[in-house]
Amino acid sequence: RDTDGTVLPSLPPGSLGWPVIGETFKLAVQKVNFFRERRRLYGRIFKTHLFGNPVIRVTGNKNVREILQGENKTVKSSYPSSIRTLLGPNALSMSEGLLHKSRKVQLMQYLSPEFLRKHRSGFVDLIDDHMLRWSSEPSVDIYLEIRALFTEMAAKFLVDIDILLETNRRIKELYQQFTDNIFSLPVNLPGFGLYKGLRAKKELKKIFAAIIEEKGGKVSEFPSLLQAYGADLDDYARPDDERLLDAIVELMWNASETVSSGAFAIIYHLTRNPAVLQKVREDIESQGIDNTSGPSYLDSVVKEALRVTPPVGGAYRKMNKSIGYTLPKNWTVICGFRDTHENDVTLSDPLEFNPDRWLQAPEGKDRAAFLTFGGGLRICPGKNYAMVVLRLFTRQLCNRFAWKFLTKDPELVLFPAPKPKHTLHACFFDKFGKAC
Ligand code: HEM
Repeated sequence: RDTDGTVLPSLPPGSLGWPVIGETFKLAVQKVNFFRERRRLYGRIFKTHLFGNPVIRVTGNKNVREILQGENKTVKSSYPSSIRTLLGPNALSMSEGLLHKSRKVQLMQYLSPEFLRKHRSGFVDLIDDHMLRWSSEPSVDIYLEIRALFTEMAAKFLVDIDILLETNRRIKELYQQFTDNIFSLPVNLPGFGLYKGLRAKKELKKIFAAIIEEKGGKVSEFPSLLQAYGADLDDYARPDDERLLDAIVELMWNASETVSSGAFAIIYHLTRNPAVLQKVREDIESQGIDNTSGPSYLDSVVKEALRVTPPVGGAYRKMNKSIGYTLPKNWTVICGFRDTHENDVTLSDPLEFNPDRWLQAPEGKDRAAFLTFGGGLRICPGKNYAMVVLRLFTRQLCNRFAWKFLTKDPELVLFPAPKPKHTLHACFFDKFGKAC
C-alpha cells in the first residue's frame, strides 16, 4: 500500500531498462528473441519499457483473447507513437468509436464474398502472369517477387490503379523502409527510424500522386473502399489530396506487406515439407482446380503456415481500467500472437508445421490457438481477402509449378514481419515447360 492507503499495483516481473529509452534498443538488436528470452525468464506476463512507454507483454490464448474482447471497455487500441505518426491522424486503424465502426463496416461490405468471387479469375490471371515470369528467368529473388505480386494485386483490385514493373520496384523498396521503421523511437531527426519511415512515406505519396495524375481519373471515380480509409472522394477533391494519398499508403501497406509475408511463409514451409507439397497436389487433383466445396487440405496448409509464421506478431492496447493488480490503468499492453502460438499449451508440438492438425479439429472449432488475424472489435477486416488470395496463390503454385530454393535451409527474420534474413533466390519451372 502507498502512504495514503491506496493499493499499489503489484506489477508483473521484468525490467523497465533505462529512463526514456527503456529496453527499445535491446528489442531492436534481439528482435523476436527479446520477447522469447523474457518469456522464458518471467513467464507469460511480464513488464518492459518500449518506444517511450512502460509496457506489459501478455501471452497465452485465454489471456490475449480476454484483452482483445475488452476493446472500448477495459482496453482501447493504442499503437506506438511511431506507427501513429507514420500512418497519420486519419488512419482507419487509429480511428475510434462510431467513426471506427462505420469505416470498418464500409470496408468489410466492400470486401464482400461477392467482390472476392467477381475478381477470382482476375486474381488467378495476375498470379499466373507473375509465376510464369518467374519460371522464364534463371532464378528470382523470391521474397521481392512475392511482394511485387501482392503490391500489384492490391493496387489493381483495391485502389484501381496499374503499377508498372519499374515503379513497383521502387514502391517495394519504400514500403520495406516504411515497415522496417514502423517500430522506432518517437524521434524525427536524421538517422532515426521515424525520420527514415516518414521520408519513405513522402516519396510513396509522390509516386501515387503521379500515377493518379497519369490516370487522369476523377477522384470521385476511385473505389469507395478508400473512403473507409479516410479519403474524401467528393468531386472537388484533387488527385494530390493529402487524405487520399494517406488512405492509399495505408491501404496498400495493409493489403500487401502482411499478405506477402503470409505467401512467403507458405512457400517456405512447402519447400521444407515435400510430403505436404505432394499431398496438396493430390488434393488439388482429386478435388479439381476450381474446388469451391468447403475446406480442403490446401486450406489447412495456408492456415498452418499463418499459425507457425504469423505476419503480425502482436497487438497494442492501452488499459482503460486496471485488471487485477497486474494490468494497471493507462499502461500499454502488447498481446503476443506469435509467442502464444509458439507456446500453445494445448499442443504437444506447437513449433511443428503440421497442416493435418486442422483437419482433425472438431467441427467449427480451432484445435490450436490461432490469433493471426487478431480478435474482438479490432479483428482484421482484410481476413477474407487475404485468405482467398493466399489460397489461390498456393493452388496455382502447387498445381502448375515446381521450384527450388538456391539456399539450403534459409534463415528467417520474424520481426516486424517474417521474411528471409538474406536474399533468397529460387528457381521456378512451369510443370509443363522448361526444366530448372
Ligand atoms: C495475411 C494477411 C493479414 C494479416 C495476418 C493481418 C493481421 C491483422 C491483425 C492481427 C490485425 C489486428 C491488429 C490489432 O488487433 O490491433 C489487423 C488489423 C487490420 N487489418 Fe489486417 N491482416 C492481413 C491482411 C489485411 C488486408 C488484406 C487488409 C486490407 C485490405 C487489412 C486491413 C487491416 C486493417 C484496416 C486493420 C485495422 C482494423 C481495426 O483497427 O479495426 N489486413 N490485421
